[in-house]
This record gives sequence, C-alpha cells and structure tokens, in this order.
Amino acid sequence: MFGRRGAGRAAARGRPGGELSLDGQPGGELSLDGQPGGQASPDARPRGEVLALDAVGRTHRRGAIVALHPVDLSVPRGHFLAVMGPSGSGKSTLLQCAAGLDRPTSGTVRVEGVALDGLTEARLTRLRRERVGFVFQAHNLVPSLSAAENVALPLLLGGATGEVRGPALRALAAVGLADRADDLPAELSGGQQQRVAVARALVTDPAVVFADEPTGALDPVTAHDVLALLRRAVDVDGHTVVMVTHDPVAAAWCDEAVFLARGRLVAALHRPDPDRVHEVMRRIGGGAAA
Ligand SMILES: Nc1ncnc2c1ncn2[C@@H]1O[C@H](COP(=O)(O)OP(=O)(O)OP(=O)(O)O)[C@@H](O)[C@H]1O
Repeated sequence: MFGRRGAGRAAARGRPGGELSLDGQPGGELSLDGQPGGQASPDARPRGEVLALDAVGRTHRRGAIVALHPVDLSVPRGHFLAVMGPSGSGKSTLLQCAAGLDRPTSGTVRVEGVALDGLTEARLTRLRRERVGFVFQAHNLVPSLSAAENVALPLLLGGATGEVRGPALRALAAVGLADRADDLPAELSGGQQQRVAVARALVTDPAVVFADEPTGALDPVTAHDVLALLRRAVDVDGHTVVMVTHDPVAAAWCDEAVFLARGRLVAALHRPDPDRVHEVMRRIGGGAAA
C-alpha cells in the first residue's frame, strides 16, 4: 500500500437530532466539524476544502420519500473518503448530489467554493466536465473508441483546442497502460478497462473524483490494482477522491470512512481498517461484503 500523507480529515458535521459518533465508538458525542463539542459554522471549515455539503437533503415524491436527510460534509483537498452504509441508506443519492448529477431538494453543494445550486444547467455541465471526474462500477467506456480516445474524450468535450493525445497517453502511462493506448475496450480485461476509466477521470486534473463502487465488478487482485491507483492519485498527485463502496477492504485504502444509515450520516472512522468497518456496519444494521 502507498504511504499515507497527513491530509486533513473530512468533517462530518452533525446536526441537532443526529446520532453522529466519531470513530465508530458507541455513545460518541455529537460532533460538529469533526471536533467534539465544536460549533458548526461555514467559517470553521478546514482550509483547502474542495467539496462541501451544507445541509444537503434529497426527497422524492414531494417529500414522501426521504432518500437523504440534511447532511453536512467537508472534504479537504488530497483526501480519500469512503462513503459506506447498508443498501438503501442514501450513498448513491449523496454521491449524485455531491457530483452535480442530481439536484438536492435542500441545502448547498460547493465544489472549490462554487455553489452548484446557483448554476444553470449549462454551467453545471461545464463544471462537471472540467472540475469533476467519475469512475463507475461499469466503466462506461465508448466501445468504438480506443483507450487513448476514451481518455481524451473529457478534454474534447471540455472544448480542448490543442493536442489531446499527449495528455491522454500520459494519463494512460500513469495507470500502467501506455502500451495499450490503441486497443479498443473489448481488447482489454475488465481491470484494464477500469484503469482506463481511472485515467479518463483524472485526465482533466479535476478538483474531486467521485467513484461509485469502482471495484464492485472486479476480482480482489484487480480491485487491489485499481484502489492502489486511486490511492496514488491522492498521495502523489494530490487528487481528492470520494468513493462509495460496500467493501471494507476497499474502505481500508481510504483516509476516512463515513457511514450512512436511513439517509443520515451516523458514524465516521479515521483510517478505517476492515475489522472496524465491519463492526460499524454491524452496529448500524447493515452487513458488509466479506
Ligand atoms: N428516484 C427515486 N424515487 C423514489 N425513491 C428513491 C429514488 N432514488 C432513490 N430512492 C430511495 O432513496 C433511498 C436511498 O437510495 P440510494 O440509491 O441513495 O441508496 P444506496 O445506499 O445507494 O443503496 P444501494 O447500496 O442499494 O445502491 C432508497 O430508499 C431508495 O429507494
């Protein structure tokens, strides 16, 4: 595993009525800004914050279904954060709102200080293309384009006028696939395809990369490779990664894991290890993958 640098912690800021406990300890005190007994205030955010959720909530059917109760979360630059929780706890909802793929019904998401709720659809699309990277469980590569063309796609969609193959090749080299640049996705293994997806997510040098179960479809060895790449992107290149995962082993690559249950942030683990993740999952009522 790559060494971990001393990045700041993501702060899951509890709200009145919440049940947030730090480090998964039973009976943990409601924590504001990650500090026991602290006060929630926008000014108290850690410096270098790239992603902030202020009371972000999402309901459906005119409020009849609460997918996400108002959640506060602050993610500093150079942080690798896991979002965990039982099925239906609101992980994807949180990720989609944070990434600007879905509009929250309450609260504000800020990426590098830019409030997404104030943006037109066109500006939101542009911000997603330029400042946000995505890695999904299904890699979503375009089958008719080569690996290099797939990686170059975000640059072209972002209106790049210069040469895009060079940056795409460098991004592919960073994931160990320099020699497969001209292969089609179908000519690559599942793990290699996911590495291309990681290169594609990083090629624009985004403020934050959102990964939704990026290793969910991979065998443990291949999953290890992909997680190592994400870890290196954080440690070596200073990227920020927010990853939804069910897998305690995947979460152990992260600096911190936050846990959702029934649409609320209920716990956080600093430097999670699989045993502690299992224990928190057991306590909040969800099994974790073995
Ligand atoms: N479009 C929608 N309409 C109605 N309910 C929804 C909608 N999207 C999500 N929900 C509900 O919101 C809750 C949270 O869903 P979400 O997909 O965020 O959970 P999750 O933790 O990602 O689950 P999983 O791990 O199974 O993917 C669930 O109860 C879900 O049924």
